[in-house]
Amino acid sequence: MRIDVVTIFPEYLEPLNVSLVGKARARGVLDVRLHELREHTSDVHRTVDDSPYGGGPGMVMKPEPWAAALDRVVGSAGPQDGLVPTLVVPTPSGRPFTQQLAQDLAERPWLAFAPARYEGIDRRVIEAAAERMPVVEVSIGDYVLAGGEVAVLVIVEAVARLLPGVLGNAESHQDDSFAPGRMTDLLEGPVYTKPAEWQGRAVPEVLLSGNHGKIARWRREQAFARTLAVRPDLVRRWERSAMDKHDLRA
Ligand SMILES: Nc1cc(-c2cccs2)n[nH]1
Repeated sequence: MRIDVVTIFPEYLEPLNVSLVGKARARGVLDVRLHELREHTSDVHRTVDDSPYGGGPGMVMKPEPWAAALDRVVGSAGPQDGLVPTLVVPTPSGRPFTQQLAQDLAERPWLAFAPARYEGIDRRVIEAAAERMPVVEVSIGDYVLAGGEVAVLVIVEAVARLLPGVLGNAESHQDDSFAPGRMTDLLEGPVYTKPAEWQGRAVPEVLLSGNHGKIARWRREQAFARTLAVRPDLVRRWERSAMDKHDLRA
């Protein structure tokens, strides 16, 4: 997968050089390219934003630099990249970023990210881009960041770990919470490792029993209890899908 990021804060994306994504880049599984938006300005002050038409607080990102930057990205398509990237635009007003959306993005050969400062990018940039490539506006949660770079880190990590060869077998994502197709879309329950007793707290006996049937049942019960406590909405969704699956609706 190729990933391009256009940003005025390339240093914000340094984390893409370390750990899981860093290793995937070193192994050639991911090809990540950063583009400094200000290199696509044409004034001496390298201006990227201006005050909003219609008034209001803050600044809006000007269309010309973005259009030039995206032209450069699309124009640099290599034979293995696919014709155009999918443009991912982090924004509080986007569609919720979910494991399903991460899965969907992980199946695409080329993603380009357009993190903006909070007040956003001139709408005409998104409209023009949508005439030549798929555009997905994505929210990583109902809260407001100062800029989209942090959202890019979240999305890239969630997508990269789904790519073949990125996670070792030991860290499979098959049993993730929210992994589509997972037997139950429930949250993970508690996990334990050595020592068997720590500060007077013992590991649940069942996990030391070696009885895999009992362990699996205990883990399902724990996942269900945790989901009921923390995310009852997911339990209702799980019940609905179970009813549908077994055609149990009255
Ligand atoms: N979910 C979410 C995205 C954002 C921003 C994206 C770009 C600027 S602020 N805030 N919250």
